Amino acid sequence: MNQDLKSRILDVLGEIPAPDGGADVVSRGMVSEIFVADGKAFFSLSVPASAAERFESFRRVAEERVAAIEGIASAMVALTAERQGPGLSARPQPRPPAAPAAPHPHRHPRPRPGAAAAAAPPPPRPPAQKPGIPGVERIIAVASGKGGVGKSTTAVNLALALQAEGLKVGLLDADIYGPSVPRLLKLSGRPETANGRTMIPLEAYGLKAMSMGFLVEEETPMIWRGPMVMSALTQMLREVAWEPLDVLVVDMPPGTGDAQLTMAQAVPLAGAVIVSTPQDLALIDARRGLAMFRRVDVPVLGIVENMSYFVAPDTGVRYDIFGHGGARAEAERLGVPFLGEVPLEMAIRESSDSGQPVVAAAPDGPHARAYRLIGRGVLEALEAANANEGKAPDIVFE
Ligand SMILES: Nc1ncnc2c1ncn2[C@@H]1O[C@H](COP(=O)(O)OP(=O)(O)OP(=O)(O)O)[C@@H](O)[C@H]1O
Repeated sequence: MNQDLKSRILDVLGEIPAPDGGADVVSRGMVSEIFVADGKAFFSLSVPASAAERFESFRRVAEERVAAIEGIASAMVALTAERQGPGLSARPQPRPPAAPAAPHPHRHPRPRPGAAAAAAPPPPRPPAQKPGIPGVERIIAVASGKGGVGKSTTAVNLALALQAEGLKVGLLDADIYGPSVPRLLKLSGRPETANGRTMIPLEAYGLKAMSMGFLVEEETPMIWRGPMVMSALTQMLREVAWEPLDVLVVDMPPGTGDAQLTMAQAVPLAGAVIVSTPQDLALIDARRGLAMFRRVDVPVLGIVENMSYFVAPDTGVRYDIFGHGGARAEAERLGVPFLGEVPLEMAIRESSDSGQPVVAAAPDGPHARAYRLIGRGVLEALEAANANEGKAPDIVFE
């Protein structure tokens, strides 16, 4: 039965024209082993690194076409860049053009002010002292170099994991173009205002939450540009009754462009968590994210590997179909903590997409445990960053 489904999947994949004009992906041996469990299909495509962008739309089409096969309810396809020569960490990597050189990342996890490479354009400096938010102890960003890696899912579950440590936690959805927090926490409606100006955040699972999705209609085209994005973000940071919070988790917009850089500068961040999937392609983007935060002198608290491995629900056998371990190696190479790994798991997708994040829905399960470990790693990294700076007060555990 499964075998039959697999060959039908291969038939369908073989019919989709390859976007690089080459032969179909099946005959080129680009399709990984295919797993079908509970009507869900999982596999990865190993694509040439140079054609990665073009294969992204192919990936989406493949997911749609496979999900349309009778007997398949949904499909999850990941792209893997073809490895050439030695492993990822040993291979010289393309640098993002605007990133400052980090000559000894192991010895200098954070470039000190003024240590940016001479070759890089002058980094846009944050204002000398970014004003904090009264009553908010620490703000941390959850970011990713590219979209779709599970940044928002991680942000929500990390916020809940920190809450499980006894902290008062808020969640700010700064992804103004594609806010996910309303969906992830199943929240809707407009925030009330307290005194004609201060908005009262909505609340779910004990988290205070704010999102552009609460302020605009879903159909409103998100044509927010430059100053409008910034004023929306400033409003959501400063004109919201967040107080009192130990940690405000900010779900950043994906990517490492100017908009993200401006945001990273505008928010008084205590640190940033980078989410990546294990594939080489995603890691290249994650590295850009890391460089971005270093440019604005925000400590990188660590890297989370999402969709790290896959456990077949019928047999419980674990498969590293997406190249598990890439983010750990990358974190080591870059001299930042590796915060933990989260498997590719339908339960995580389904609970996220139904507004019941897995840390709240199944607090004693293995996935909640994974997020709680990540949460503890984040707190440790915050403490370490704090000790480095030697100024801000400690977070107190209850
Ligand atoms: N570990 C996981 N296992 C299975 N599905 C996951 C996992 N993490 C995230 N997903 C699913 O992947 C999809 C993308 O996740 P999410 O919205 O969190 O990503 P994102 O990086 O924030 O994306 P975007 O940049 O588009 O907002 C969602 O459907 C989510 O439920």
